[in-house]
Amino acid sequence: MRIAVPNKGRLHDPAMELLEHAGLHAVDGADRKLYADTVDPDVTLLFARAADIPEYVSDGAADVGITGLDQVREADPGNVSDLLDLEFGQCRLVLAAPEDGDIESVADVAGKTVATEFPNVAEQYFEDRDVEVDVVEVSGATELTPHVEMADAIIDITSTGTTLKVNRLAIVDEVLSSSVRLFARDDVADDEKVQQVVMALQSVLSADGKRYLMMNAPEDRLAEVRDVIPGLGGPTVMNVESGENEEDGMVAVHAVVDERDVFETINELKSVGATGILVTEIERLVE
Ligand SMILES: Nc1ncnc2c1ncn2[C@@H]1O[C@H](COP(=O)(O)OP(=O)(O)OP(=O)(O)O)[C@@H](O)[C@H]1O
Ligand SMILES: O=P(O)(O)OC[C@H]1O[C@H](OP(=O)(O)OP(=O)(O)O)[C@H](O)[C@@H]1O
Ligand SMILES: [Mg+2]
Repeated sequence: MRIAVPNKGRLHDPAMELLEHAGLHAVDGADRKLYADTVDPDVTLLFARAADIPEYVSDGAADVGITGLDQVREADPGNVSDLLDLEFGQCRLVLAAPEDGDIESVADVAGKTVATEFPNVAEQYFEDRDVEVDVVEVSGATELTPHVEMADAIIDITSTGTTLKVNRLAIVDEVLSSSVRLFARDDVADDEKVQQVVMALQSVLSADGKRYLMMNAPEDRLAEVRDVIPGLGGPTVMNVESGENEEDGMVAVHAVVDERDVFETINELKSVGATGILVTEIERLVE
């Protein structure tokens, strides 16, 4: 199975990191190459531009792809579907116009020119709202076009809003809320290998923001320990077969907790007699 991954840009590193955490390390130096093998002999990576990935998956050059929803919508290949929100690359496609101009709503754009790197998404957006607009495709620096009288408004990506602000543009409307997705060609979406990859990536996302707690706790205070731990189906309690713990009436307790609860949980655990509390990161959590 082949996974298409952004070859550069802001999506490359987080995509590779996610694949690595899911156990799909690239094995032969991913730099400047078109393909890379992974530690799984059945899975190879294909590196391509973020914008080309939907097409590669649609055409069969790859089976699944990792890229922004904005790119999938723009390419709109018809034979691919979303499998998983990978929870990075969050951004919005917005309609924006000069701050000091007279465009304040979508209707105000009627009869005007809109520049964008996403002409298909833009056409669809205006068609849905019955607004007649001249959409012009540009290949970058979209935010400059209203200043050089190439366009009256733009549809472009924003996340922090800095680029819009620097160019004195104001958001008129949100066109699409995007994040990076794992998507597949429909004819392979149910294949076992594809499903295994989905599960592996899902397990990394599930582990995000979670910590694993291990401790010794007095057996006669287990009820209190359980009350303190908010975790995922409750803690795992293990009797220590031999050694000091048994003599002390202590048991080993393991639990998954939210990172943001760790501080408070540790304090409470200490107050109910837990000792030797160990907090570790979790790489994957398969539920
Ligand atoms: N400022 C941003 N914040 C969050 N995500 C973004 C931002 N800009 C782009 N993205 C997401 O990343 C995707 C790829 O953008 P990126 O800038 O990495 O590539 P690109 O500029 O299209 O690449 P190339 O250099 O190959 O033309 C976008 O389609 C979008 O989903
Ligand atoms: O709201 P902001 O945080 O300012 O981000 C928005 C900017 O980020 C992207 O550009 P990028 O940095 O990828 O440069 P590019 O034009 O070279 O793709 C996008 O095209 C916007 O210009
Ligand atoms: Mg960019």
